[in-house]
Amino acid sequence: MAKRRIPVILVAGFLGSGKTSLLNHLLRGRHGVRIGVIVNDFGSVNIDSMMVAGQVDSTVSLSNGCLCCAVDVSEMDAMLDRLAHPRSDIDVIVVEASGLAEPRNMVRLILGSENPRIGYGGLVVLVDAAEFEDTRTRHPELDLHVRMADLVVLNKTDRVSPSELQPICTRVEALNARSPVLPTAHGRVDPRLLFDEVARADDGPRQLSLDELLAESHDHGHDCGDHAHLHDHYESVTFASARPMDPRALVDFLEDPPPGLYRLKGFVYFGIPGHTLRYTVQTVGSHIRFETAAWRRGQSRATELVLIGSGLDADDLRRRLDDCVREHESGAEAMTGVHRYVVEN
Ligand SMILES: Nc1nc2c(ncn2[C@@H]2O[C@H](COP(=O)(O)OP(=O)(O)OP(=O)(O)O)[C@@H](O)[C@H]2O)c(=O)[nH]1
Repeated sequence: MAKRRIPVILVAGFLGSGKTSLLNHLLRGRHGVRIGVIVNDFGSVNIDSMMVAGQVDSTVSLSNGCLCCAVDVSEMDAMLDRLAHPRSDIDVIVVEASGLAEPRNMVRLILGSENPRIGYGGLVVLVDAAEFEDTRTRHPELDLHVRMADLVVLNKTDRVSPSELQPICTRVEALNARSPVLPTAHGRVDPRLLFDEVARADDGPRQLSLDELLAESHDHGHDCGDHAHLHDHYESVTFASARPMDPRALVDFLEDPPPGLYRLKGFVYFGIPGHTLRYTVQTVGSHIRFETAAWRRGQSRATELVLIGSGLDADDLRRRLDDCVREHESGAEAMTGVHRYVVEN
């Protein structure tokens, strides 16, 4: 009997909506499904791939460009070939799009793949319930992403009240009446929704109009210049320092971010006695979050940050972060500000 094709599920959603959280939830689940992952980082430091849980079966990462602008399907095919090789014994492949990717182009890349072992498994779009209205005002194209989804995950429901959630839910359902809308927190989606229902792609008409997508692909080829992309409006700045950071100065920076900064993520080394763990820091809009974890084997004790926004002044940002590098010995009391934002995971 021919082996079933490995479904390739695309997980998309705007910056910080919870894609990596969902992926990590899937990877930590004890469902016996072996997952291969493709991570598309925006920015030159592989923060996203480092944030993907350690027990991933196989990962391929692309950080030197946006996958949705890949010139042809061969790049995607090469990644899929690696993951779908029979030796890897992968059951499902999840592609985490960058928060600024165009899902439409990525769907096309997957559909265009000539790898006979894989099949398109559907598009999951995450929506940040707390930021939804603001982001769609700034980026009306996000409505289209919701419309295309086979499953909409309405994430971060813990950050809005039930009365706020209801109209958001109604709005999302109005944008996409054909697909389930799943309110959730921290991307904790029942994996069976993805691996079974969404993944069983070839036994009925797709909600996405494949003909339409392919026709467009024929008309425009890979051309990304025919319409604006989200990432045209955003740039990323990276910052790295091997010297420990000053917790107070960094918190001041995070609480008073420079104009245009929307997303910051990475690892921080404070190196203060009793606080030498790895601090993961993430901001989405004005929301700040730290988590602690042990340093991974081989990972250097250093700070590495990616900052994403529009109209960023890279030199000024780096100067401000350089000013957060610790000048003096500090005691544990300096960590108080950080600990206000630490979330146990
Ligand atoms: N309160 C709350 N925080 C969440 C939830 N889901 C994710 N987060 C936090 O939001 C931040 C961004 O989450 P990620 O999973 O990294 O989002 P992402 O979509 O992968 O981000 P990008 O790859 O940068 O676009 C992290 O600090 C998460 O811990 C949620 O449901 N509730």
